[in-house]
Amino acid sequence: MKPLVIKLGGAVLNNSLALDNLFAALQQVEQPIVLVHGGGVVVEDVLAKTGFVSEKLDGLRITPKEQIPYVVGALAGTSNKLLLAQALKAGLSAVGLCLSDAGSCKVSQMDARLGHVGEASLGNPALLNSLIELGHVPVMSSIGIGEDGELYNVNADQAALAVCKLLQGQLVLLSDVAGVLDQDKQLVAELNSALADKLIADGVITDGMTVKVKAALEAAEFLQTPVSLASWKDPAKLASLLAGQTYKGESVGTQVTV
Ligand SMILES: Nc1ncnc2c1ncn2[C@@H]1O[C@H](COP(=O)(O)OP(=O)(O)O)[C@@H](O)[C@H]1O
Ligand SMILES: CC(=O)N[C@@H](CCC(=O)OP(=O)(O)O)C(=O)O
Repeated sequence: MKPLVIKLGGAVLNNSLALDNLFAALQQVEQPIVLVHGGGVVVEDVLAKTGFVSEKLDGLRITPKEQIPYVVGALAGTSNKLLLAQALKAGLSAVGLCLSDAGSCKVSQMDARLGHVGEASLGNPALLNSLIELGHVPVMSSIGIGEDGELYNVNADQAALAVCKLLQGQLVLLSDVAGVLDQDKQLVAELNSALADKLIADGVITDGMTVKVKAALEAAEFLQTPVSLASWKDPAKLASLLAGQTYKGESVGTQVTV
C-alpha cells in the first residue's frame, strides 16, 4: 500500500486541539503514514525572541549561518518533539527524525543568497521503509545535513516533496488555509500547471503558497497522481480527506494535477 505523506505546516503546531483532531483522524487511516512538518511560526517566535530580524526571499527564509542553531532548535527540536508527543499520546508508534537520518534525503545548499537554506533530493529509502514495515510512523522535520557536514533549513513543502518522491507515496499538504484561493478569495477546487502559472503571474498566488503550489505540481507530475492542498482546521473535512473521501459530495481543498 502506498504511504500517505502528510505535510503539516502553519499555526497547527501552536494548536493542541487541532493536533488532537488531526491525530484522531490519522488513527482511522489504513495506509502507512509519514509526517513531514514545518514550524515556520515556531522559527519566527524563536528568532524574534533572540533579537534576529528574519526575512524571506520568494517564500523561503533567508537563513544566515549564525541563525542555524535557533532554526534547528525550533524545527528539529521543539516542533518535532511537540508533534511526536501528540502522536505518541494518540497511540501512534511515532519516531522523530530529520531529513538526513540514515541518508533518507540528500541535502545541499540551494543558493548562496539564502545562506543555509537547503535543497532536498532523493537519498536512501531503506530506513523509512523499514520503519513503515514495522508499523512505526516517521515524523520528520525539514532540517537536513549536507555532504559538507553543515546543517540546512529546508522549506517543509519542498522537504515533503522529496520524501514523497523517495517513497513513491501520495501527498497531502495541510496548512492554515482551505487551499488555493482565487482573486475573489474563493477556493480553487482543481489546479493544473496552466492555471497555477496564470495565478502566480497575476499575483494571486504569492509567497509561501507559490512554493507550496510548485512543490505540489512537481509531486503530481512525478507521482502521476493528484496532490491535495487543504486545511487542518475543520475536523470533519480533514477526516474525509484523509480517508480519501469527499465531504458532502465535494472534494476537500484544492486538488493539484499536472
Ligand atoms: N492564492 C492564495 N491562496 C491561499 N493562500 C495564499 C495565496 N497566496 C498567498 N497565500 C498565503 O500563503 C499562505 C500559505 O503558505 P505558507 O504560509 O507557506 O503555509 P505553510 O506555513 O502551511 O507551509 C497562506 O496563509 C496565505 O497567507
Ligand atoms: C527555507 C525555509 O523557508 N524554511 C522554513 C522551514 C519551516 C517551514 O517550512 O514551516 P511551515 O511549513 O510551517 O511554513 C522556515 O524557516 O520557515
